[in-house]
Amino acid sequence: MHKIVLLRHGQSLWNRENRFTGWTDVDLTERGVEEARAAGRALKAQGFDFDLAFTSVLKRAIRTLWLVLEEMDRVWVPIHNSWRLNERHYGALQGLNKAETAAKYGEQQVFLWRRSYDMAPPALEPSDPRHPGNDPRYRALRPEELPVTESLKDTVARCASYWNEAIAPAIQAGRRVIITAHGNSLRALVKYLDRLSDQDIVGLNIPTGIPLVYELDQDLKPLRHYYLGDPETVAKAVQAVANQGLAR
Ligand SMILES: O=C(O)[C@@H](CO)OP(=O)(O)O
Repeated sequence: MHKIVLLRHGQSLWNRENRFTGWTDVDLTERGVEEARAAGRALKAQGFDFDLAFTSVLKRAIRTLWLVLEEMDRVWVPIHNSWRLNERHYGALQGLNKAETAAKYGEQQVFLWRRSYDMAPPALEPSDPRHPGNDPRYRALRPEELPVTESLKDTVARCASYWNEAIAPAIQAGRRVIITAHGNSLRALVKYLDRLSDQDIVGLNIPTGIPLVYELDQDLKPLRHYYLGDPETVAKAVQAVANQGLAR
């Protein structure tokens, strides 16, 4: 049996401001830093240990991983960074406040943009300064790999290919793995691992900073999963994520 840990980054500045974030590289808030440290302490207290870590190229997930490893006295654990674990690209919505967007376009439209499986938000214009082609960290990507918007389906495709090429072989070689990533890149992985239907993934929300443990069989088929946290606190945090798209 293999055990892996999925962890969404701690609260970011734009989580606090309730803005669509996507590939925008915002940092953690003080609360986010504390969430990450608490996750590290909880993992250590529960006897978890890691040989290898995977994360995105966005600092909220990277810093969360650093803080976890620091709390576990494991800063030497090798880290693989990949853009394929980045948050879903939120296109032209990036930067907009979710509640204001719901007030303007309707809660249903925002719900579809946030949670429908195959609908992508409006794309960034090629001339937009936020285009990933302007960002040095994506220099090695082929132009057709650079998203200007993504549906969750698009995110699943890149996360699943990274899982198959990089993460799954490491787990099968016996490495104990932690993945720190983002709300929607983790939803994408969960959909892929649990073979959730396009309908079932719509209702799934992942809270910040609470380790999600997956137990996998020899073929990496999930046996069970659970959050490392008090169930009531987890349920409230999940509901709070769902509610971010309400007009208020
Ligand atoms: O804004 C985003 O990039 C994501 C994660 O914070 O938000 P949502 O939960 O709305 O998909």
